[in-house]
This record gives sequence, structure tokens and C-alpha cells, in this order.
Amino acid sequence: MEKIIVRGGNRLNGTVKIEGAKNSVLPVIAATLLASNGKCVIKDVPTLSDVFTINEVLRNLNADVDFANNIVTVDASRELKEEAPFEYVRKMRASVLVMGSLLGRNGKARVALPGGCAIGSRPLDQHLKGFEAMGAKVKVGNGFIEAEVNGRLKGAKIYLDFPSVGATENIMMAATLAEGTTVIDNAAKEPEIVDLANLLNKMGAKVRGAGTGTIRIDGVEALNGTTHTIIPDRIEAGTFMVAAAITKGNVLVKGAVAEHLTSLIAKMKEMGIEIIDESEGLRVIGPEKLSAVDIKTMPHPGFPTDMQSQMMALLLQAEGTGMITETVFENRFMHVEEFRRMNADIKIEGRSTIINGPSNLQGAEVAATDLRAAAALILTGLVAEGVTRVTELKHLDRGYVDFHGKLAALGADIERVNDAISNKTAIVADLNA
Ligand SMILES: CC(=O)N[C@H]1[C@@H](OP(=O)(O)OP(=O)(O)OC[C@H]2O[C@@H](n3ccc(=O)[nH]c3=O)[C@H](O)[C@@H]2O)O[C@H](CO)[C@@H](O)[C@@H]1O
Ligand SMILES: C=C(OP(=O)(O)O)C(=O)O
Repeated sequence: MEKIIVRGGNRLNGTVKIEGAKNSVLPVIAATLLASNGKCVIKDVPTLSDVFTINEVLRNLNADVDFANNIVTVDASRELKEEAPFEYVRKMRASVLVMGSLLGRNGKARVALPGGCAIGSRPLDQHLKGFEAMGAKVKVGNGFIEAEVNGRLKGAKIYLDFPSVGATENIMMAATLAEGTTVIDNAAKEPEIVDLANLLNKMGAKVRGAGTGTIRIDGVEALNGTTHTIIPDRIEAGTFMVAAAITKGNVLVKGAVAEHLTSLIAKMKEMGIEIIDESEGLRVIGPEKLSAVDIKTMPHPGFPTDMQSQMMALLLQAEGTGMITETVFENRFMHVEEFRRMNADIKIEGRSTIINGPSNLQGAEVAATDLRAAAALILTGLVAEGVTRVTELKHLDRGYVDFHGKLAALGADIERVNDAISNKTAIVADLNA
């Protein structure tokens, strides 16, 4: 079994470089399916398992996809197939993002239903409501969603009940090739939505208002290939900011964009952490004592749910009682039990957790329950007494490139081992002895 082994106690110092954003690159790669002429060249693509999965989804749809040196090149000019099977959607929910592109380009899409996941039930009703408003017939059955339109999609006015990131992206992509104008109200405002709109506009689309609550898309006849560089990953940046603060270190998080991290910076400053906006990124200096704060996750520009578990790790080290309320996902506290195994004092009350700090954290064997929980448990291991072993690293690899290597370069005592391999090596060594 693969494990990350951390021995707590080292302060982190130095510079870490942030990769391109996972949550940007996945919709961007899905959007390249819209180009019926020319290739799309996407730069600063992180080598994450989710990127390999979306590339496979595209290949399966008959696109040519090449991935080398952090550049993905997609040629989707051939006729596309219409189905994203369960084997991909099961690995990564964001596979459903090909639905908007396929519907816009082909008039038909068949995507396996993702089902729930460890952080919540995550329905797709807002995506489907948008496609239906644009004239698609949507059918759900036999584990698949099928959407089909006779001729072209028609522009429509769509109000989202919740500013869903995925629904905003899927509807935006479909609308680029629709007849007439689509208006999405109560749209998500995340920086990744703006990145996707910038790519679409370079491909020849007419998208305005991305980053605000109302996005207007004037449909065009066809889209072309282009070159695009992915924005830096604000969640990876935030995770390293917490790593610096929790270890009382001094780290330059190179490439971090302050405007993408306003709510996190505000909360970290409230906790007593020094954050300096330098030309290359954000420098984070951890204080000797952290103060407890209350946090409520919200759609952007509110506090990101994807930083919730990492901030819980930080609050475990703060003086006093802090509260975290999760409003985006209904079940994103699975990591609490794992933190408790490390001697954390946390209570769950409905959608809130009460964290009493500072905890006398102790190393333990813990299992990652989702991607951000994996990172949070490793962060906790950086300050726990003794050795922490974190398993279920498939979650970590979805969203972090060489996480342990980057922490080790900053001075952490951390390694990644594979028991299966070391057992095999031991057996071979025995045989040779
Ligand atoms: C690949 C990607 O970009 N993933 C991000 C994206 O996920 P994702 O796009 O799945 O998140 P959404 O914004 O859609 O979901 C937020 C909430 O809305 C609900 N909902 C969503 C769609 C829908 O049709 N009906 C519905 O009820 C979800 O169950 C959830 O409770 O945004 C989340 C919220 O910032 C982040 O945590 C994820 O990292
Ligand atoms: C929840 C996350 O991602 P996804 O939507 O891809 O599951 C995340 O990045 O923390």
C-alpha cells in the first residue's frame, strides 16, 4: 500500500512553485471539443491523474490528444462520438463537463451518471435544466444521462438555483454554438469560470460577464483551435500557505494570485499570519501563536470549500475555539474522524464543526477520505508529535503534483513509500542473500 510518512516538527522555509489549476484545466480540456477547425494547445497543465482521465475521455470521443511537458494538444476536428462511459465518470465527476461541448457541437451527448461521492450527493439538475431550456430533450435511465436536440440548441435565459461551478461551465460551453443569446443568471463567479470564458473567446466564442453573476453568450456558427495558458491553482497555493503558517515557517508561494485568494488571505491574517504580496507570489510567515477564527464556506468570492479541511488543520493549532460551517457540500466532514485519531478536539454540530485548540496532536495512521482531506492530514502530520502515515493517496494524486516532494524541498521530514514494492524488494534481497 502506498503511504506518505511524515515526522512532525520542522519549520518550512523557501519557495514553492504553483501548478496550473486543476479546476480550470478540466473544463478547458472539455471545451477543446468545441473546435471543429484547428488544434488547441493548452499550457501549464499539471500532471494530475484527473488530467490523464479527461484526456482519456476525449480520446474515447475520437479526439487526438497529446500530453507532454505540461502541454496538452487536442485535435477535435474529426467527427466526434457521443458517449462518456462510467469507467471514466466513476474516477472523476468532472468527466460530465464534456456534455455541454458535445451537445453544442454534435447535438447529442450520452454521459454516465456519476452518482454521489464522499463529500455529498452532488446532483446535476442545474446542468440539465440549462440544457432543457436550450431545447434539448434530456432522458435519465440505465445509469446514463442522454441529451439530444433536433438541429441546433437555442439561446435561452437560465437562472441557476445555486451558483454551481459545473452547471455554469457546462451551459456556457453548450451556449457558444447555440442559435441566439443565452443569459445565465446567478452564475458561478470563480476565477476558473473566467479562465474558461477567456479560452472560449480565443476560440471565437462571444462570452461576456464571466466573473459576475450574469453571463451572456451570443452563439456563433463554429469555433477554432487556439493557444491558452491555465491560471495558477489557487487551492494548491492556499494549501502551501497553510503549510507555511502551521509550521511557523516562511515560504514564498510562487505564482499565487492574491485576487483569487481574498477570503483565505483575510482569514489567515485574522489568525495572526503575515502575508506579503511580492512580485513573484505570496510570502507567508507563520506566527508563534495563531488565533482561532470562524469560517463559513460559500461560493466565490466567499471562502472556498476546497480549503475547508486544510483550515481545520490550521485551527487545530490555534488558541481558543473556532467554528467551521460548511454550506456548499452537505457531507464534507469525513476527515474529522481521521483528525480525531490524531488527538484533535473537534465536535460536529449539524453543518458546523467546533474546533478547540491548540490540540496536542499525535502522529497516527490515517486514511484520506477525499482530495483535500488528504492534503489536510499531511499538513497536520507536519506538526504532530511522532510519525503520521497517510494512506488512500489516489485522492491526493487527483489534485496535487508531487506534494510530498515539494514539502520535502521546503524542509519537511516526509517520504512516500510503497509497502508492496518494499516487500518485494525485501523478498528479492532475501533470495539473493
Ligand atoms: C472540477 C471542479 O471544478 N470542481 C469544483 C467544483 O465542483 P462542482 O462543479 O461539482 O461544484 P458545484 O458548484 O456544481 O456544486 C456546489 C453545490 O451545488 C450542488 N449542485 C450542483 C449542481 C447541480 O446541478 N445541482 C446541485 O444541487 C452540489 O451538490 C453542491 O452541493 O466546484 C466546487 C465548489 O466550489 C469545488 O468544490 C470543486 O472542486
Ligand atoms: C472537490 C474537489 O474536486 P472535484 O469536484 O473534482 O471532486 C476538489 O478539488 O476539492
